[in-house]
Amino acid sequence: MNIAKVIVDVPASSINQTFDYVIPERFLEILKPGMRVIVPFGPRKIMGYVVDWTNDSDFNNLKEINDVLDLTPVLTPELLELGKWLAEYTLSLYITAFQAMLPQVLKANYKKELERISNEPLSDQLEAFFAGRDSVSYEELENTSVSFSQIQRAIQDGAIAVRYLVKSRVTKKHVAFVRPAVETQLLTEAFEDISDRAKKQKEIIDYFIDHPEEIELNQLIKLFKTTRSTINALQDKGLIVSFKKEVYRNPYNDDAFESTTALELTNEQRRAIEPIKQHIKNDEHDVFLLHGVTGSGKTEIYLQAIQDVINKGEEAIVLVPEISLTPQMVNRFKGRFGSNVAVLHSALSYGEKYDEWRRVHRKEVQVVVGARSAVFAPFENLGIIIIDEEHENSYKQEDQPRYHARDAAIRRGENHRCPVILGSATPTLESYARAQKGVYKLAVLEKRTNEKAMPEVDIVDMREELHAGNRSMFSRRLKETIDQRINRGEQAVLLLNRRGYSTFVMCRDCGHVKECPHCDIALTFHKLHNQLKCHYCSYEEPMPMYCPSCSSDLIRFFGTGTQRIEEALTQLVPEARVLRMDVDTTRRKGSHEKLLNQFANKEADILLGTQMIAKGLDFENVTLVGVLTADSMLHLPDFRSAEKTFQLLTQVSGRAGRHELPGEVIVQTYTPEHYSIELASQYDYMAFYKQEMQIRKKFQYPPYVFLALITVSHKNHITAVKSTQQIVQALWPLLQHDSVILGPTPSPITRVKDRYRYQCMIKYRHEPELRTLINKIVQQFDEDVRKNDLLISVDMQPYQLM
Ligand SMILES: Nc1ncnc2c1ncn2[C@@H]1O[C@H](COP(=O)(O)OP(=O)(O)OP(=O)(O)O)[C@@H](O)[C@H]1O
Ligand SMILES: [Zn+2]
Ligand SMILES: [Zn+2]
Repeated sequence: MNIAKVIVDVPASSINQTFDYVIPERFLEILKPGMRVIVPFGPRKIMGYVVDWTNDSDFNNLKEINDVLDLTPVLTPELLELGKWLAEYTLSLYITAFQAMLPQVLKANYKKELERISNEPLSDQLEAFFAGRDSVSYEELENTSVSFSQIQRAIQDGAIAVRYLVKSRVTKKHVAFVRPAVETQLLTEAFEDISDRAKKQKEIIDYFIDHPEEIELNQLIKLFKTTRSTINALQDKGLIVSFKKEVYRNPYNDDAFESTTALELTNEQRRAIEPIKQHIKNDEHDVFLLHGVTGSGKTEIYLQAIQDVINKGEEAIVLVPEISLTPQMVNRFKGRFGSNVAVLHSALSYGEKYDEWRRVHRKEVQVVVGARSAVFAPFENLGIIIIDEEHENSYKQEDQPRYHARDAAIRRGENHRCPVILGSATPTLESYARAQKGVYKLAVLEKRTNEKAMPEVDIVDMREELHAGNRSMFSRRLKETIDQRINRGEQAVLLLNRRGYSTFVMCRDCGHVKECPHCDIALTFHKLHNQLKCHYCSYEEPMPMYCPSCSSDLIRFFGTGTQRIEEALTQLVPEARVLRMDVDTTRRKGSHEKLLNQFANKEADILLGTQMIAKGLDFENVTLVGVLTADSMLHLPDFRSAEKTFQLLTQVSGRAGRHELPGEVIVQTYTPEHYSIELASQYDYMAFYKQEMQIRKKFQYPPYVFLALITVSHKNHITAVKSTQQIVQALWPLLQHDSVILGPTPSPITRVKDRYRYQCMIKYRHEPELRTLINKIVQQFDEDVRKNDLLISVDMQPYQLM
């Protein structure tokens, strides 16, 4: 057992396998699978993960492991297996999957240098680049005209080499402590010996006679209003010692949370939680879909189920969408479980995140609350996994590995034989369909816990506003209601629904939107050729001058930014104090919290924001929710646009009237008759589900079929089209007769950073070999990928169809 199988940190498909290394004598005792090591790879030293052991290797002349980075494995055996599955399931590299499961600081950082290794003259450009130096940092390449292929040629010619310097970014925070160096008896004697003039020294010794335990140096200095030199003097006398100790950065002050106890459950809640408690008790796996209207007490169910898990000595993972990981949410878990909770949040610093992760790794907590990647928390006795707001798109990672947290959670739930709870007021059609088929177990909460009705939703037809001569973004009804609420000292939340890109064209007079006759998807406006295109099937037509439905010439592009709305709003209601919350105002760490606190403290009358305000917020004084443009998401070129609109409108309506004051919702739209807007205003999930399922069936979209999306990009337009074409042609004959490939079509955002993007979409019911087939075909382009800067990305569960 002295050979380790290692996955090395080289993100290339040709390297996507284990490599054998000899374990030197000195590491034999300590090395275990799941640890990170430094190994020689070609001319350089890189990081890798030990995944297995073996006695013999098929290869000769194995190299030795240089160094071991961890003392305990950072990946448990279960996570190693999960990583392997994740890579194969998402068609990613093993190394990429492992890296995705760990905090950023554990990913070794390499400094890349270009080194000149021969005296032969280089090309003029390269000579200028090296400018007499032997080695140059890789980053300098960015600001020059030296091309990547030039560098590659020089490397092939043996003139230069790339050198990697491994730097570990692990940072631990150390704090100085002091404690007595001798026994209390001796301290007492020393106390007598110290001259009375050294008053502070005497005080400190006196303190240590009563408190022989360690104390933080800074605290001691503060306590006695003294200085470092007093401490040093005592240290010189051999009476006390100072030492450094590692401490965790706890971004949350655990004492600051008001502690709560379990509430008496309502009948509905009790019925919903009972089977979950049974599964916890019996170590049984199942997926539960908890469908509960906003304010129905889903979170209380999570808390009480977790309590059972804790009592059993097991652990819990709670996933919440990034943007709803607000202080309000954290409070509810910390309030119930105190310092037994770690929070993994992307707004924490790398160091803070690493510390929270280590509290999990060392089993110092039993509960993790976090965003998507918290699903990989290194617990070994999981008793429950909860995904709150399961319909949220942020559970899908949009770069490699392109996984959905739901799939990883269910896989772990099977491994640990524990229940997985998917909670939402507006479940995805996929999940709800599975619950109807009995694949998931359904639990329903139909009432709000306070028995209050859902707020009334008022739909305002913006076409009528236009016809009445009001060209602004605010209907008369909305303006009046805002005025009224502000006068009463109440608050309003305004949602500017602006997701993705406003690429569709709409008639402002009649609300008409051009759709593809074959796909039931809004056509995308391509400015370059002034064409409307369907990015699912390639159908196209010229951009019309007049509305085909009412002949108005007010047919145009749709969309406005939050900043412009803010200006308009301040003009319209000058006395209102407005807080704007969007990506621009929340980029800085803590700014999200700050804005919410200001609003909670009533320092503003109106909170204006993008969809990030729709989630989980709970303010007593909010009695009005306004949706400025319900349509902007409805016509995205995405078959889920109606579903997303329904979800968002339902969520945002749930923000009003959660407490004593009754709430009201005003939705502005150009298409009031659209079923997703109408049914959201009636809070009728079932009717929406039925209608949307019919459309999915008719046009063959999930959950009736599965999708895979292949996107190809290249600087050269023709190369991008041709490569996509080749992929389609290679794949077609290999698919089942009821599968289809749509495309090649330009991606809705056809050019990004000077690269042309084309895509094809596979719709299928049953293709057990699809991953293998796609892998094989993509591999045929390996050379173009490596040398010719072609990019091919495969998404086996596409959500962002842009
Ligand atoms: N059994 C109960 N008795 C009394 N109050 C309760 C009970 N369960 C929950 N609540 C309270 O009801 C309110 C709404 O509950 P909660 O936030 O858990 O609902 P939710 O379904 O998670 O809502 P949302 O989906 O809108 O986030 C909270 O203030 C909560 O403290
Ligand atoms: Zn029209
Ligand atoms: Zn089409």
